[in-house]
Amino acid sequence: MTPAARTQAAIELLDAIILAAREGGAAADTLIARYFAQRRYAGSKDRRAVRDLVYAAIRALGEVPASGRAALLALATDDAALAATFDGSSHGPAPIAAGEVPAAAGLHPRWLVDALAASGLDAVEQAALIDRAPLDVRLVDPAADLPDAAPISGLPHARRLPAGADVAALAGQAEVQDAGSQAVTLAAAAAPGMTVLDLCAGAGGKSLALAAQMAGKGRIIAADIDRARLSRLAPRAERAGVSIIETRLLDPGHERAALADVAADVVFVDAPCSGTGTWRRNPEARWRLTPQRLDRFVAAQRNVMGIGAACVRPGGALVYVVCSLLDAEGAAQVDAFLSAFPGWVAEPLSLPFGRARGSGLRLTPAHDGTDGFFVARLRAPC
Ligand SMILES: C[S@@+](CC[C@H](N)C(=O)[O-])C[C@H]1O[C@@H](n2cnc3c(N)ncnc32)[C@H](O)[C@@H]1O
Repeated sequence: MTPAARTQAAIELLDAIILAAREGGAAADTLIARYFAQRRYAGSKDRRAVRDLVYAAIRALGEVPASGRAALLALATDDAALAATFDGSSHGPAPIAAGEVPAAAGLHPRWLVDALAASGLDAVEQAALIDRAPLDVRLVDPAADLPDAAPISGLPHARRLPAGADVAALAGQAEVQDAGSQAVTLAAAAAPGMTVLDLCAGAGGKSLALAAQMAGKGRIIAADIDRARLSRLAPRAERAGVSIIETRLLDPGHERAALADVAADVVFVDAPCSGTGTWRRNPEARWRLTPQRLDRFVAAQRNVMGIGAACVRPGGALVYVVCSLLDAEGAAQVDAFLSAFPGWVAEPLSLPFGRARGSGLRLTPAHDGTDGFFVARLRAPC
């Protein structure tokens, strides 16, 4: 591909990503993979160059741009070589017209800049939310020797790999999992012999980490309403040699009945959330979020906390986790729970990462070098 054709490809991809952000379509990574699946002529260098352009534009623009062209024009404002690719060649974009308006540069959508600031995140913290994320894995065997892997303090199973490392080659040995994600599971203090309910188990990343804490002894009930995600858990568990996890598919609205037999020592609630703490991995997600979507997440979190609380044995614990840094989904959500559930108390947490926020802890990319998380541990009355 010529440099101009790469620019045109980035424009087309950004148009698709903008549309998906507005209409709740597929994630940018998926759209990029689909685009190149239909353009086999593009070599690996072309793909990397186009992808880099697309993500540079997404990171540079806070508000959803009017078009892919306006997004690339914004990058071209400070990049003469990129501006020169608007050359009108057969596979390239039309020349830049006099008075053509580029998209405005910015960190995040204005309402989110304000909401994050109100949640105690200054400009440095907010900028780090869209840095490039490191590649972390959780080892099945913490004594395993992975070449070029750096240990992560406080997390014996965690390693940080060089960018671009071939993780597929590590199947059965290691699972891709951010260090923050590994750290928050420690809040469960799961121990051998316990019964643990992983209520929002998804594909089971946290269930596997909990099983490692339990040294493969006890019982983990991994439940979720999403059949496709939950179905990925069993093969992962088998690859990792874990046999204490049973899955339970829940029917939305009827979760309590399906879990009526559960009186767990710990209920782990990795709740659905806006994902503001994982924007490093999918920065276009900040274009998707709206105040209405945030409200829906807050309501869903309240719902799963109530379902989870009913499954905790007297004196047991509920661990609440979100990969978001907005107080509405974290500290304020826990305050609301403690007001609504008399007798429950928040317990102090000591994790390898994080700082106190409300009744819990918060991990941030700027402070901890991890994805952003809020975690709280709540003790049920006896
Ligand atoms: C943040 S994800 C969980 C990720 C997962 N724990 C992991 O480590 O990969 C949130 C999950 O909550 C699930 N969920 C949403 N509402 C639920 C409900 N009412 N009951 C159970 N799971 C629910 C979603 O399907 C989604 O898989």
